[in-house]
Amino acid sequence: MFASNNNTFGEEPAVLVRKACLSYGPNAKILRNLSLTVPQNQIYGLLGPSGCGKTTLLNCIVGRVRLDSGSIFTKAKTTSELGYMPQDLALHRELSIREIFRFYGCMFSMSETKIVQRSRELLQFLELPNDEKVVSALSGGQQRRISFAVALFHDPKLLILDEPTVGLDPLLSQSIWEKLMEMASFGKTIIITTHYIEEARQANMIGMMRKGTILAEAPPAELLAVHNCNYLEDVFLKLCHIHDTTSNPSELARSQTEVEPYRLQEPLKTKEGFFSTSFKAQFMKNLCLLRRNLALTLFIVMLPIVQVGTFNFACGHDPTRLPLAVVNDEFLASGATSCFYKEHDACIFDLNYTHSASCRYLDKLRHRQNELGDLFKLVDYDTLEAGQRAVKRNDAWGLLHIPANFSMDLGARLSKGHNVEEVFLDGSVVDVWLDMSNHVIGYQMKREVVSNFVDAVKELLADCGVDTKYGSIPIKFNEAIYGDNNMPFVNYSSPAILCLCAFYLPAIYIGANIMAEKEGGIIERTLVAGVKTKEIILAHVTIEIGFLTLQTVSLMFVAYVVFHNPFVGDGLSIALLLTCIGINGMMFGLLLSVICSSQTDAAFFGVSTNFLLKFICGLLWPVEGMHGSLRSISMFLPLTLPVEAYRALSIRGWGLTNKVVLAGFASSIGWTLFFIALIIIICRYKRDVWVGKQ
Ligand SMILES: Nc1ncnc2c1ncn2[C@@H]1O[C@H](COP(=O)(O)OP(=O)(O)OP(=O)(O)O)[C@@H](O)[C@H]1O
Repeated sequence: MFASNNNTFGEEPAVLVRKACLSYGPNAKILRNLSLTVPQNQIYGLLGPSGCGKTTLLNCIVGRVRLDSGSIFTKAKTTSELGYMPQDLALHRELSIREIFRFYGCMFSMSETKIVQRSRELLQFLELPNDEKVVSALSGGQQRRISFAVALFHDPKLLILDEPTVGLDPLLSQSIWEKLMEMASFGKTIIITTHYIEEARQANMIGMMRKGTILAEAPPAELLAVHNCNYLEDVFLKLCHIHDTTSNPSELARSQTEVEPYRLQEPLKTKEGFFSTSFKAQFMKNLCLLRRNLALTLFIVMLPIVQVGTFNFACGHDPTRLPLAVVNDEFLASGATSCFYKEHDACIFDLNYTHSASCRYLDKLRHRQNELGDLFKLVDYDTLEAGQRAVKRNDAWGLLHIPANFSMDLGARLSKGHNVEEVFLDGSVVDVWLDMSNHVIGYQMKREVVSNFVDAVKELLADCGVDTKYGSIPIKFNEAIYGDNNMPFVNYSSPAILCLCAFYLPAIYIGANIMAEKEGGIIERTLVAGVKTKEIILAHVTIEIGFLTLQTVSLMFVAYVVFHNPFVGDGLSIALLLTCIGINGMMFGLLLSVICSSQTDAAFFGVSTNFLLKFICGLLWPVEGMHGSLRSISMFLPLTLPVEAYRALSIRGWGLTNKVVLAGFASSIGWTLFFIALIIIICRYKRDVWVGKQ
């Protein structure tokens, strides 16, 4: 079961800590001049109340936290000589026992046969169920035993167990202690923390810890004898009392032999080479998780399609079926029963021409359509007051009032030119009242009311045999150089949405995955097992590159094949730009996972930057419409120039050598390098980069 390690470390102690000091800020001294000695092949019980610094001390011993001063020495020289069971479960709950064992076995470069053999031994030794079972389907006690098994899996010489019995029933705790004693008899050295003081009687050596210092360190029997107590709890209380009353607490450590500080511990050696088995283990584990979380995987694949699809369905099209109130005094005054006209029936210049002009104009508005249907729903009112009331009640978005002699006066206006009398000028004016509370609807109304009027006048002139140019506003819009003269807003905003999706989807994927592992203590555990940070990151990035490719293809497919967004450029350049934006997003997600200590923090950060980028990167509104100072800031944000480059590539058809396009690529690559530099600096200098908040 366990390889016998008798005297593997020689006669020296297995772990020595001397004058260890550590604080998390000026008022948070956690370890105060702490010294301890762990003999070989023994169980060392580290006892102390909650918050006294036990976990912090263990983190220092396993090399995850650096001391401010003092020294630590362990006989374990490589990560494979050390087994660590953290206080929290720190396992992927979605994986099966077999997958977890394979993951850790592979990390420790164990062969397939060895992994199978070791799994079988540990399942039996720890009385664990069938290894097909998923961790989340196990009881709390079984989950703790899996965590214990993981610490033992590579048969290390030194085992560090942080509260393995917490929350377990007494029978289970006892069975774990029995296993520990059996292992010590095989030559393992075990450090175990607990705040159940009495259970530690079974340890060979006890260190009683309080407020970051060791009060006493000796075998349990000796502690009981020296302090003349029957229970270790009484010894601890006695020591606490002396600790509170004495001026020099270090004098308390009576049985602790003062020795000269050892040389500083060298970091534990990890496996050499970049693409080691740890990378493979991480990669395979990530694939396993994707398979296990099939719903989430499908969600990730479908998200770009759903987002761009819903955007194209929902946004940017001209609003339709807008109620428009009409008071047509010309029609009402004529006493006619319906407003009708016959094309080419008469000329508006004729004196007997009656209400045809207003009917023709209103008919144009009534039948004005876009791809979603009629733009307006005309509602007739008898009086101006009734029509205005309808607008005030929001029963209509606007009111058109056509005066009683409109056709005749318009005919006079058109035929007499600059000689026309004032009365005809006034009588041919259509009064309009709009509800401008909605910018988009209000401006659409304005535009349509005017353009349809011009079209109606042109028809009326044609009936009189007059050149329709006479009725046009003397401005001619030629075919647009880029885009389309009637391009809907959706075509302006679609590139922005594509870039936003390309940036945030990888950020969410990578950020959420790493944060989940960080918060669950899994990254800490794997780092202790010797995996390098870059291997963890690279394994996630490799999977995300696959998603990124899928995402780029699906974004472009939905936007251009399904919704026919304008596209005159070269697809490869656009795909390249989206990939650059995606990689930038990935690095942003990674940065969030490095600077945030909980998923909630990361979510807040991610959502708020999303809003910020939407507002000031020219995604919803052109940068040209921003306040001057904001405009210059906007240019330096991660999405402004790439979105402009995207528009230039897709709508203007410019190539990769164009300076707007180059600026977009340069901005994206520059931000990516900046994020990478920040990640490297933070990883190097921040103490608890991979410690998550629970
Ligand atoms: N990253 C950190 N930043 C600031 N303070 C911290 C950090 N980690 C731990 N501490 C503080 O250090 C003190 C010791 O924590 P530690 O987890 O080592 O105690 P412990 O003895 O293991 O407690 P328990 O038995 O409850 O696990 C606590 O007051 C804790 O709040």
